[in-house]
Amino acid sequence: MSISSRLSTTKRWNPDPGAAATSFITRHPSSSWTSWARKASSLSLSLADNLDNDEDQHHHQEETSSSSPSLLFPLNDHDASVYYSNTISNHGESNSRNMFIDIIDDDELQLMLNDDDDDSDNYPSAITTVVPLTDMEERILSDRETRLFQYTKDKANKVECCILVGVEDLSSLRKARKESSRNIRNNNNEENDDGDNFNNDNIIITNDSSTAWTLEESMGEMRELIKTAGLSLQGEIIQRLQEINPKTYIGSGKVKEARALLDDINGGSNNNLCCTVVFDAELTPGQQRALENAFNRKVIENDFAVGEGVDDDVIKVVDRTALILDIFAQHARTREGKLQVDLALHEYRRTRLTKMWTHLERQSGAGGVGLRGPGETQLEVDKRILRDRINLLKSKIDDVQKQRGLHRRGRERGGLPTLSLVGYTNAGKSTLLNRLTDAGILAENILFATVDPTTRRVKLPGYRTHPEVLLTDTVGFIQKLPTQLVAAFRATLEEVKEADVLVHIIDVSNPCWRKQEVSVTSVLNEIGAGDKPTIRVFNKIDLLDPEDAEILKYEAATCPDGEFSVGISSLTGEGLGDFVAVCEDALSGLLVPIEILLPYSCGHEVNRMHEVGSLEVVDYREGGTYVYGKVPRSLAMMLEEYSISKKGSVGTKTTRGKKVIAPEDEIDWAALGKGRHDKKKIR
Ligand SMILES: Nc1nc2c(ncn2[C@@H]2O[C@H](COP(=O)(O)OP(=O)(O)OP(=O)(O)O)[C@@H](O)[C@H]2O)c(=O)[nH]1
Ligand SMILES: [Mg+2]
Repeated sequence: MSISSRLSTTKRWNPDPGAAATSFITRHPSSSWTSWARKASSLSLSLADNLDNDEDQHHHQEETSSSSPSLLFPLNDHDASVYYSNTISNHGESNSRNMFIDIIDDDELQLMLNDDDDDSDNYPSAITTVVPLTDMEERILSDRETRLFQYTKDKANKVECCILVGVEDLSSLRKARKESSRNIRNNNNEENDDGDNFNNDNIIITNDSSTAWTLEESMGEMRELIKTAGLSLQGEIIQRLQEINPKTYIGSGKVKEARALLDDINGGSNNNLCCTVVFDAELTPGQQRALENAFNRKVIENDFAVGEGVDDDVIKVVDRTALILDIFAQHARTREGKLQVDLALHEYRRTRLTKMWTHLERQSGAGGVGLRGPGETQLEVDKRILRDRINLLKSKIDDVQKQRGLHRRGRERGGLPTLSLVGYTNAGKSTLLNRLTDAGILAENILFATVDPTTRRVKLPGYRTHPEVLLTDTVGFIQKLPTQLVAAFRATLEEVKEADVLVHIIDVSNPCWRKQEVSVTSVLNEIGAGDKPTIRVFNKIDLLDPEDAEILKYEAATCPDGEFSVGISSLTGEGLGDFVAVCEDALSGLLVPIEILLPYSCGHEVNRMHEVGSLEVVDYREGGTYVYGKVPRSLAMMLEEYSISKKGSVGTKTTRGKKVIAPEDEIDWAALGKGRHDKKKIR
């Protein structure tokens, strides 16, 4: 089948039939990206020629055809998509056709043609026009990409310099303090009502763990983020405001001060200009734009001051979300990780698109009677392309998620319980997994070193009930985690949701650890994993004053019944024995009920059940040994063939960490103990 015959011809209105559609190419962090992009672009151009020739054979001579180069979007290091738009004008009627190209690797480009009949669900619908872009506009777009990804290495090893701006919003701080003291009062009242005041430490904990971060704490974290992103911090500006300025976030005086600081820094250096202003805040697109206009001391109609000779010293504004997305983009290693980061990136861009195209926005209604009216503006086209891209990314992530689901079910069938390491970024999750296994995961003193989840089978010494478990290391959390990331990392966070027990690693050497703990707990609640059995692991106790370390270990050891906590050092190995014991306590809640009749030849299995389970009835009967009690899921699965309770009770899914037995499988344990159990269930 020829390409043109497979190519769909959509009957969309093209507002300007004579105009040749053009393209832009986005930049990508990978150095080989540009060559891929060129290749894809030239391929689509030559394809366009072929299509035109092909098309000529099918259409009348009067028909004019104008084909466009492609519109290219990077998907990740390996994939890209190319939108190709071809406009054919036939006696005033115009059609446009599109195709979609996946770059498989350096040499191979795979064409996916947008075919309405076949694959319309998988591939984006046709785009009709792409407004011709000038060189300058191409640079505007590339610059936007540059802002989201970190390209400093590409730019002749130049280090991107920045200043940091932080604001303390006094009114919300007051509100948070009020809220926190109200909670403390309520807690105290409750404790007094109970007459149980045994845990005075708790009062201190509540007091300390007010969720409001002070400006200095938040700025400290931003400094770490800036360092991790590869930026060089040259100066800082802070402002305490009664109310945030809705237009520029900071006051106009501070905008001038920031610009003066940049001038000062740049005056003394002629090498690396400092042109990035990082805000410790989530800025609205409007604020970002207004700030850029103000910093560049002119109205930048096109969102960016890009023009001849000035693009190098244009001042960019980067908010906290963009900075975190940038770090994620740099650290994602797996296909899944990259897809998820890309999705978050696109979602971030979507809200910023509105202002991006205002200069190009045009309504094409000059077609005479009947044809007048709004055509598709560039903004609309661009929004649609982005929406299509987001849908595509989501569907790719869904595929990965399905695969992940299959793996998980495979693991479930293996019967091993899963422990998921969760915690604030840089708490020591990967270090602990590396310590317990030889996972070889990057564990570094940087934020978000791990973006992709890793699961390892771990044999923990001294385990009685569950000698083997699965341990999963995953992405760390941070306060005010960008919502785009939570949504995009659904597949990864699913691992956390599906775990049997959460191991919450807390870096107690960080002065803000209690606030970090609150932040993690709130993300866990947000993703629906808040009520899972959780082990609090006070990590890095080797960095504490020995006395403080002892107090903390005591606090861990005396935690209320049903709660689990322990103090360790993943680096030195201190406390790992206690860690294993606490895991055992938490996992004993995962024993599954079993009711079996074992042949007398299986004496070894009975001993094993005594060893690792909790057995209520062991009765030597005519047909064999009748055992009734609870054992680890892996053992229950091994003995499933001897089960005399209804099939399927083993490995039943857990809810809130407890085994749930379907109503028809419910067993009256007390009755059975007295020999009055429903006889029908016992073969
Ligand atoms: N002194 C000390 N350092 C530790 C300990 N545990 C981890 N670290 C250090 O803390 C830093 C971060 O450790 P990681 O294991 O990468 O932390 P993580 O929680 O996996 O971090 P992300 O992947 O960024 O979420 C590394 O430099 C570790 O060497 C500990 O018990 N004591
Ligand atoms: Mg890690």
